[in-house]
Amino acid sequence: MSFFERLAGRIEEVDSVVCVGLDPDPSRIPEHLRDRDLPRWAFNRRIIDATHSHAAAYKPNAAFYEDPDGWRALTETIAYAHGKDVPVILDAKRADIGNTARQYAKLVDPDHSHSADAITVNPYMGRDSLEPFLLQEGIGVFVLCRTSNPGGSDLQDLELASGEAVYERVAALCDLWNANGNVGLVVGATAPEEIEELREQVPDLPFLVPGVGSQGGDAEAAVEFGLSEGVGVVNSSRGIIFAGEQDSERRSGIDGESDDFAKAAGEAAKRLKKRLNRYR
Ligand SMILES: O=c1ccn([C@@H]2O[C@H](COP(=O)(O)O)[C@@H](O)[C@H]2O)c(=O)[nH]1
Repeated sequence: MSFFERLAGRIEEVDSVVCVGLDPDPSRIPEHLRDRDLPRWAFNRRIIDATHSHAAAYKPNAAFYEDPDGWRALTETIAYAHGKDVPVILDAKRADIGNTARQYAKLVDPDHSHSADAITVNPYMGRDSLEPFLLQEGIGVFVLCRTSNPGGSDLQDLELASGEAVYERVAALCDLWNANGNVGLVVGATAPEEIEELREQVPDLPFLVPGVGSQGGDAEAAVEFGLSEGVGVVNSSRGIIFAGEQDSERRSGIDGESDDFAKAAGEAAKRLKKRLNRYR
């Protein structure tokens, strides 16, 4: 089964397009978990327990795990998410010359429970740098197209001699690179006009849309244009996993010994699911 077929099944099962971002900033992990063997894993496990029934996917960002304990926390997290039947997108933004990209591509293996099912990649080095990912039929490959950060326009909006913007060229190439039906685009919710335009340009590619929640992106556009035949996901990371920080009555869950922070995350995931479902 392809990654996007699996994702479609999960979306239907939980009636949700919410992707929960697992970015466990160590400085924001509740005090009572900080002396655990692997605090990031202890944190993520509680977040997954509280959010999985609203999660179409989880998206750990590799930046929060790139140290020896971090990789252990990440692999435990991925296996646990799989135990709840939730696909995992590793936000790693990788790509390199073919010889190196072949090693990066081992980060994703749908047959291995500790390994992610999909990955984000960077198109800057061109087709050969993505080939080892594209050749794996069973995985999802989300290519950075129009990112959500303020500087996303610096290069991605530049107009080429052909009249296309760089991000439009990326989308056109991704359509060509999608021979195995495993390619999607990363398009930020902070660029709603571009999402709409891209949906028209590449109707068959599912989008991973970050930028709702903490970055203030457009949730309606994210859903209306992010999905292809109902498949695609809208990510929120800090807005869900640190939702308890906003709730003064729940501060005890963060500063004290309770797991109320996870309950707040579960409620935030449910709220986002309901909000996004209004536009599906
Ligand atoms: O264009 C992009 C690509 C990736 N991201 C990543 O998504 C999450 C967003 O986190 P929030 O806390 O919901 O803002 C994070 O891992 C980013 O690195 C993105 O935001 N924009």
